[in-house]
Amino acid sequence: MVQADNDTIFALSSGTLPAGVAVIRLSGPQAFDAALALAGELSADRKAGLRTIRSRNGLVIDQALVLAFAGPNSFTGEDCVEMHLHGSRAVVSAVHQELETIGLRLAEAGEFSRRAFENGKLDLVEVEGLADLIAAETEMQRRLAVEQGFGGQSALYMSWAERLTRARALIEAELDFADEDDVPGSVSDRVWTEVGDLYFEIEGHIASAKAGEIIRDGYKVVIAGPPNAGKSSLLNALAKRDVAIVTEIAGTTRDLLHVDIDMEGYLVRFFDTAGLRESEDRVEQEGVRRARIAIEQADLVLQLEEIDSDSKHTYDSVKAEVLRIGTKVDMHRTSTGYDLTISSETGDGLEELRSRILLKLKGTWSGSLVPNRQRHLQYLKEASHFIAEALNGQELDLRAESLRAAASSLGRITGRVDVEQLLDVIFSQFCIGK
Ligand SMILES: Nc1nc2c(ncn2[C@@H]2O[C@H](COP(=O)(O)OP(=O)(O)OP(=O)(O)O)[C@@H](O)[C@H]2O)c(=O)[nH]1
Ligand SMILES: [K+]
Ligand SMILES: [Mg+2]
Repeated sequence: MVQADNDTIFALSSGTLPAGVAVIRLSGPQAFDAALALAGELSADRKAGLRTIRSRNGLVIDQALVLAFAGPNSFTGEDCVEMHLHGSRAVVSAVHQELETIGLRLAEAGEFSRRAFENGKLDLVEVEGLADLIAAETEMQRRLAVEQGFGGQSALYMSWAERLTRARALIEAELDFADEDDVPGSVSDRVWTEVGDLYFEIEGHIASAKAGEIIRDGYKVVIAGPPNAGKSSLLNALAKRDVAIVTEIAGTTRDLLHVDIDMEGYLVRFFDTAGLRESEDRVEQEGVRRARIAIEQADLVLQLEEIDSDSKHTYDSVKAEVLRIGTKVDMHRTSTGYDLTISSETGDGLEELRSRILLKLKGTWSGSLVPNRQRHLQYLKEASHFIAEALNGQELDLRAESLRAAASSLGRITGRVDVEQLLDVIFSQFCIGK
């Protein structure tokens, strides 16, 4: 950061203007002085007071609720002030101008959270969780963000790092005091059993990463099939608006289109694709190429086909689950060979399709803690790798070193755990060597 960290910063912390209320937040050593200059006086710590906000020349800018939070008991850990003003552009811009004149500066993106992290108020996992909470659009995204943002996930990683460090301390004690009677050999066996248990816990956690991805980034449902199967019509029917162009001309869709739909709190992202066929048309070829990539990356493929059509299509290399759907059931008599038949024209079968998708979704996340970022996953895999190395190792000191590396990989997820510090705590509880 180019800016000095002890600057006092301010920012509009509430949403788009105009609005009923606009909240301007101040943080840093000059926060109270600046608020005093504008509001005349401050109420007691954390108590709201109605104040007239004035410019340097005494002109009234607005009336506001003003709250002061003395550090370290504030969001950033520094002295903070919130001014709840009327949410007009002119009011906010006048207050910004006053604050700049006093010597405060506009905060950079994420700077309040960064200060909270640097002052030990939030760890990295909590900062990310908070960002997800603010961005959450579906109920499940909100719940996942709460798990992550309010310390639950951090506590889990912290407890794992602690268990590893404790195991390492015991191993090292065995190394240091090999000749003494204080550390019996069976301690070592017990330690490795415990490390083995932890290994399976972490592996299980890693395996649940897909659930986190589905909640956070959405469940990817790709509508695929030959031209004119009715793919775009289905997308429009699900979205309840005309997102995609529909014509009777085969090869209408070329670009990959998507629509996000909130289904009972789950984000579902439906993709419409170009009809799969061999084509001389370069644009269509590109569309088909993109369709194939989308199919490969799908969580669920809806394989559409007009009932009784002779273009029976099979897809190679589909890793996702596939629902075979016969379309335009309004034009055909009932048929066999499909998981489901639908009509986007009459709406027949669409409710059934929705509930089939929901059924798959509801099993994905049990509400437990899951790694939901690539960053978490990377360090978790690293930790798991080092633990396996420790479990399979020969030399005791090398195995202890692998445990240290594993704990420090876990520590990097929260950015907080200092493994050596943990070791001090643990050793101080030992009576070996006294
Ligand atoms: N009767 C009837 N016609 C339908 C239905 N669904 C789609 N159609 C018609 O079928 C034709 C093709 O529909 P689209 O939705 O464009 O098909 P598509 O699979 O997206 O076609 P491409 O984008 O060309 O691959 C259009 O004329 C639609 O009106 C349906 O359920 N019933
Ligand atoms: K079409
Ligand atoms: Mg189409």
